[in-house]
Amino acid sequence: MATLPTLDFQDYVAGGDRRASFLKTLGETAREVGFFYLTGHGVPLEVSDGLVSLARKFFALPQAEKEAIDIANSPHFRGYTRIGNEHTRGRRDWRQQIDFGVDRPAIPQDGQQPLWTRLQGPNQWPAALPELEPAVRDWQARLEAVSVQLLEAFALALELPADAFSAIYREQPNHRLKVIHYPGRDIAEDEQGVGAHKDGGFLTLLLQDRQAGLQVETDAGWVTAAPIRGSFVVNIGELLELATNGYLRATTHRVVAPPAGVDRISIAFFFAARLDTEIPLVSLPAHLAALARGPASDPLNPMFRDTGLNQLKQRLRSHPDVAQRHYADILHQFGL
Ligand SMILES: O=C(O)CCC(=O)C(=O)O
Ligand SMILES: [Fe+2]
Repeated sequence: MATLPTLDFQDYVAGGDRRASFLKTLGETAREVGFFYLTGHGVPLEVSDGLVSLARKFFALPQAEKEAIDIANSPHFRGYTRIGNEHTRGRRDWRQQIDFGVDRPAIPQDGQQPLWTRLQGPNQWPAALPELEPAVRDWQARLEAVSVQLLEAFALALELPADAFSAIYREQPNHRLKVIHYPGRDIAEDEQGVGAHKDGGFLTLLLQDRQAGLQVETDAGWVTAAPIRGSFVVNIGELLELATNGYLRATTHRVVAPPAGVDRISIAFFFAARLDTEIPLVSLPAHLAALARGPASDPLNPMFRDTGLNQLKQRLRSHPDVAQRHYADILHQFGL
């Protein structure tokens, strides 16, 4: 396979035969590859171009302005991570990024609350780029809506009711957004933009600027998911894989650093589960259940059924500085 399949969401919206054929391809693609391009998602090009251009402005700010919203300030893992300060499987990733989440008040802690409650809290917004906050909020709302519709489509593709997964997002959907900059290889010490990994949530919707770098592991080897203007790259996370007993596939992917003198922006929206639930197991119809491969979570990073604890563990592993500063009391519980 030289490239990933493309699905046009307008086929789903149209209903009838077009919807039926969309759902058939969606089911097959998600089972075989776990990755595809989505067009026709309804997010206008001006909106995505606007966000990419704000991202470029942010990363071009003086380092001190960026570090004013350092992620280490935030027990909720929100804010700026400088180049080389995030880790995948213990190795440095050569990228800088800002992490945003759902903006909710922090939950006061007296040691009685479940651990995941420490993840809830406000975002950090850069004072030097006030336009970023409304643009990010708008993006979060749009991508949340697309994600919910896509999950309904996944449920239908699995011959389940459209709301089969809704317990994990209804009323309080949860997501993370990473605005990412990969410097060229003249700055990066390594070709690891981000190391090989699977995403932990339900679905990831990725916007790329014009520079390639994302690679997807398939049966035929690593395939480059070059940017296609107007599309998102969608992939399945480990939660959806587990929820479907491995029928849907969470596929390993990585990013190679751009060549010297070139950089790359990507904006990854991770649609996750509510923090206060457990990973559900849906009952597939027998003919689909027969094709499910069983749970396939990463043996180096096993999942908890409790979705909040799972997300906390992933964040602690990725951000050792936040972990040391705000979670030193509980790191031993995660083997860290
Ligand atoms: O930047 C990209 O293209 C993908 C990033 C990614 O896979 C991730 O952050 O999980
Ligand atoms: Fe990823």
